[in-house]
Amino acid sequence: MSWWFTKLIQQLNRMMYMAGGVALFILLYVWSVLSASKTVEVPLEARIPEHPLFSLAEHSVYRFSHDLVAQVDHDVLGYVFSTQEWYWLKGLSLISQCLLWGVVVIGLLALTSAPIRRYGFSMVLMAAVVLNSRVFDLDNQASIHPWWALFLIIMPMLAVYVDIKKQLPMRPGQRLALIAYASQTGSAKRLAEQLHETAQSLLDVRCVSQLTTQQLLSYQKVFFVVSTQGNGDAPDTAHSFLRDIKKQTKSNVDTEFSVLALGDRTYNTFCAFGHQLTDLLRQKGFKLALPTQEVDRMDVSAVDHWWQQICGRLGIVSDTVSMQYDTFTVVSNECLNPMQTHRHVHRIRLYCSGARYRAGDLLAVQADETNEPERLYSIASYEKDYVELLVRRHLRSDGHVGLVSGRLSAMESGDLVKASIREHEAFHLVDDVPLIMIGAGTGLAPFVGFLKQKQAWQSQTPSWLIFGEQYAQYDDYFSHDLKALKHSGVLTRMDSAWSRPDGDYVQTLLKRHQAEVRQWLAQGAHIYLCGSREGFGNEVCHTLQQILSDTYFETRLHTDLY
Ligand SMILES: Cc1cc2nc3c(=O)[nH]c(=O)nc-3n(C[C@H](O)[C@H](O)[C@H](O)COP(=O)(O)O)c2cc1C
Repeated sequence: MSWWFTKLIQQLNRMMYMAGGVALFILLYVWSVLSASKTVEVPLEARIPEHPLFSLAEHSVYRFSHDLVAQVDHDVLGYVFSTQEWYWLKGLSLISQCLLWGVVVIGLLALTSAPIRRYGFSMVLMAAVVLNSRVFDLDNQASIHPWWALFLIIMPMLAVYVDIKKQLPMRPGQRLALIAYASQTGSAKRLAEQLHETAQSLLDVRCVSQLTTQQLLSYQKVFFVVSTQGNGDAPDTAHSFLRDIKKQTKSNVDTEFSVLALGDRTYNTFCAFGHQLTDLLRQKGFKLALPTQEVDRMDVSAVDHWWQQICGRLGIVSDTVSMQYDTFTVVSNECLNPMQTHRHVHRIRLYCSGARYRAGDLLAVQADETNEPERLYSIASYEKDYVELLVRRHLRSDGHVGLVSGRLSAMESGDLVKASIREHEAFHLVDDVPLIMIGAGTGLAPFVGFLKQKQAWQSQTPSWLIFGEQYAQYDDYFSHDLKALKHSGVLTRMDSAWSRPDGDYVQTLLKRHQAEVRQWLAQGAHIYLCGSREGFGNEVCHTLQQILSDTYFETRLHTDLY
C-alpha cells in the first residue's frame, strides 16, 4: 500500500511540474500575442534601442539620425535621450541578451541533474519565452513588461536556490551522498553499482576499503550496502575501514547514514555485520536516517523497499530495483565423473561476448523460479568471453535434484543461461607469489583459473595443489588439464587425498607436509582454500591454525568456503 502511494505521489509530482510548465508557456504566449496586437504602429524615422531588456514598452521612439539624440513619446510624456544615455541603453540591451542566453545554458546544464531538473526546465522555458517575445524586437513592439520579464527569470533561479538549500543543507566542502559497499563475493558491490547507475551522477560509489573516516565525514548522507561473511563477520574488505571508524573522536558529526544488510536467513547470525555497523556508526555520532534493512538471499523486493525510501529523500524517481543479468550461451556440457552413482560433476562452458573476469571470480546464475535466490559458482577458467564452471548436480536429502544445479547439468549446447560475473576481490591472486591451493570437490574450480592466469603471466613462481575427493578412479576431474599445466611447469606440485577407500583427507596431508608448508610460506607463499564449509572448510582451517603462526593465518590465507 505505502509503496503504491509513494509511487503515485512521485508520478503526480513529476506530472505537476510538466503540466505547470506547459500551462505557463501557453499563458505567456497567448498574452504576448494579445499585447502585441494592441501596439499602435507609428511611422518612425528610426528606433532605439535595438534590444534592450528595459524596453520602452508602450512608448513610441524617435531618433534624430544626424546628432544621435532620441525622444520617447508616451501620451503626454516626452523625453529626450542624450547621446550618452543612448549608448547606455545599447549596452544594457547587450547585457540583457547575454544574461538570458546564460540562463538558457544554466537551465540546460541543470537538466542533467535529477533533483533540479524541474527548475532547469522552467529556467529554459522562461528564458525562451522572454527571448522569443517582442521585448527586444526591432519594431520595439514590446509585449512583456521589463520588470515582469525579470521576475520570470529570477523566480525559477530563486526556486532552485531555495530547493537546494532546503534539500541539501551542506557545509562548505561537504558532498551530497555516497553509496559505500563491503562485499566478499561481489553481490553487494554489484548491487551498489547498479543503484548508483539509477541515481545518475547524484551519488558517489566506493568500496569501504578505499574510504577513510575523514572522507566519510565529508558526505552529507552515506548509504551502506554490506554483506555478512563467515559466522556473522565483516567482509575482508571492511576490516581497515572498521579500524579507522573505531578511532574517530569527532563529536559534532553531521553525516546521516542507512545500512542495507545482505545476508542469508539460514545462518544464525543473519545480517549480523549490517547491524554491527549500524551500532558502531551510531556510537560514533553518525545519525541514522532509516532503519537497517535486512535482505535475505538477495531478495530484491527488500532492496527496492529501502532504495525507494532513499530516492524519496533525495528527491529522485527510480524504477523498481531488479538484479541485472547477462545472457550466456552454453557451448558444451560434459559430465566429468559419469561412473559415480550420484554426485555427478559437470564441466559447463559458457559464452558471453564481453565477459571479463579475474581468476577467483564467481558467476551468479539466476534461478528460473521467482523468490528463488541466485546461485554462485566459482569460475574454472581464465579466458575472454568464455566462462567454465564445475557444477555438482545437487541431490537433496528428499531425493529431489537441486533447482539450479539440476537445470545447469541438463543443459545442452545452444541453451541460454541468465547470469552475471561477481568480483571476488578477497580471492584474487596477490601478485606472482608462490601458491598453495587447497580444494575439495568442485572447490578445485578457481584453482584451474589461477593456474591458467599464472600461465598467461608466464609465472616463474611455484604452485602446489592439494586436492581431496572420494574415488581416485572416478573423481580425478580436470586430470587432462592438470597434466598439461604440470607439463608446462606452471603446476609444480600436486597431492591428492582420496577418502574412499584410502581414508585420506586434505587435513591429513597438510599435517604430513606441514614443514614444507611453513617453508613455502617463508618464501612468500599465499594459501587459497576452496570447498564446502561443513566438514572440509572447518577441518582444514582448524589444521592450518595449528600449523601456521597467527600472522600468517590472518594475512596469507584466502578462503572461498560455501
Ligand atoms: C562463507 C559464507 C558465510 C556467510 N555467513 C553469513 C552469516 O553469518 N550471516 C548471514 O546473514 N549471511 C551469511 N552469508 C550470506 C551472505 O551474506 C550473502 O550471500 C550475501 O548476499 C553475499 O554478499 P557478497 O557477495 O557481497 O559478499 C554467508 C555467505 C558465505 C558464502
